[in-house]
Amino acid sequence: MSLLEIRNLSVEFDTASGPFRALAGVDYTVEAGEVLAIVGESGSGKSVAMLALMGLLPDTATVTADKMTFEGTDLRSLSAARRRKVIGKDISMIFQEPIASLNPCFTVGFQLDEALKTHTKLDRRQRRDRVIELLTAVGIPEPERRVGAFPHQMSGGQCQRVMIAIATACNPKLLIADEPTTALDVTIQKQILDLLTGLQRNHGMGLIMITHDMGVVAETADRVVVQYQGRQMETADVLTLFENPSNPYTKALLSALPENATGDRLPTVADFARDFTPGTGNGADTGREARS
Ligand SMILES: Nc1ncnc2c1ncn2[C@@H]1O[C@H](COP(=O)(O)OP(=O)(O)OP(=O)(O)O)[C@@H](O)[C@H]1O
Repeated sequence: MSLLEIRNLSVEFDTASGPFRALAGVDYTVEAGEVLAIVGESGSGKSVAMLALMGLLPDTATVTADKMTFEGTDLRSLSAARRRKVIGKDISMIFQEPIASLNPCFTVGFQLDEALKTHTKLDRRQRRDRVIELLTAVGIPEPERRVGAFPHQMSGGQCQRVMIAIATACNPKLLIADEPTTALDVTIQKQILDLLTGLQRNHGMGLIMITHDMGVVAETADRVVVQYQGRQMETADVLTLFENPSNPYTKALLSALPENATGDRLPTVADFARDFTPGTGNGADTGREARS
């Protein structure tokens, strides 16, 4: 039994200008301890898919799926609120903007303690010890002192470390990281990726890494889902994807990497659009395992 199985997930938003289909029939499978990268340009529906899973989309969204199970439990039959209760401890999510994700009015220690209070039966003293342990595990120096710090007194990288501590506080079975390094300095990005993959390995967690960065994919993923405009273009293990991409859009993404440039000018995905844009004779649906 897979940790997470989603089949034919679609999301449509009611908007002032009519219905807007943000996601059109995508599939995801995550095994325990596996890292799945979801890669695609802005607007490809990466975040919407994960918010749909977590029951965090607004009422204007209509979510449909043929299958949506976590450890065999059918999530479709649960209301969004009930789903958050059921999976709130086992699935955690971290976001792009660590400073915006933390509450500016409370110390980081308080916010970590709240997560432990909600999801564990630890008493006050045990929670205090666990908070220090978690801050140490994510590499916050002088955790006994920093526990009393407010988010604005920490750097972006430290705030993301605190977010990772909160997200992993209850030993989730699946962590969803939505572009966790995009808002950080390049020098800090690698440290945060190393921290995430280290925690993932040590705890045997499943990890879904949402990114638009093929470098992050190469560095972290076991398997990759490539999305474009709400559609799934290709699913492959990471080596196959880089060495033998089957879908024209994936090929375009890889050709646009600086290290693959051959001419004077860097190609962009738009240069290859006629190869994968629906209606131009070359299919977006040619991807291997378009329905796995
Ligand atoms: N609440 C909403 N109402 C209407 N449309 C929405 C809503 N939320 C997202 N969308 C649209 O759904 C599409 C997919 O958005 P999503 O945020 O999932 O993209 P993404 O691939 O995660 O991009 P990014 O990398 O920029 O976060 C976009 O066109 C977006 O404008």
